[in-house]
Amino acid sequence: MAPQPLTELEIAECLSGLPGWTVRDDRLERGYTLAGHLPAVALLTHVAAVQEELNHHAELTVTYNRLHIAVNTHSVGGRVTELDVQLARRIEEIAPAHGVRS
Ligand SMILES: C[C@H](O)[C@H](O)[C@H]1CNC2=NC(N)=NC(=O)C2=N1
Repeated sequence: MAPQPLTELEIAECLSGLPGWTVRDDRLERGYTLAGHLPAVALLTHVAAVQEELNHHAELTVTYNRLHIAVNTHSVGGRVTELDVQLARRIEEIAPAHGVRS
């Protein structure tokens, strides 16, 4: 079944379990600071692998030691859905092993 856009209330509930993540302009977002550029790229590569597994893809931007992630669901016209939340939760699981600083 096609994912449905989450309501404001559903988004607020999801965000309460995802510290550091926000929703801005219909995008679920978070930035991570790492120990340097290569650790930031390593986290990006790990996120990319998770995205392939889930078949759901965020915009990933590396700026020196920062990785910024922004995601929504293209197939529903760029709204936040459960698929975005699922991806964010998976990223939260893998990020600590990369030594994220914030
Ligand atoms: C054909 C393929 O399944 C789709 O294009 C997938 C790929 N990754 C995706 N990623 C995101 N963020 N939204 C989508 O709707 C989406 N759709």
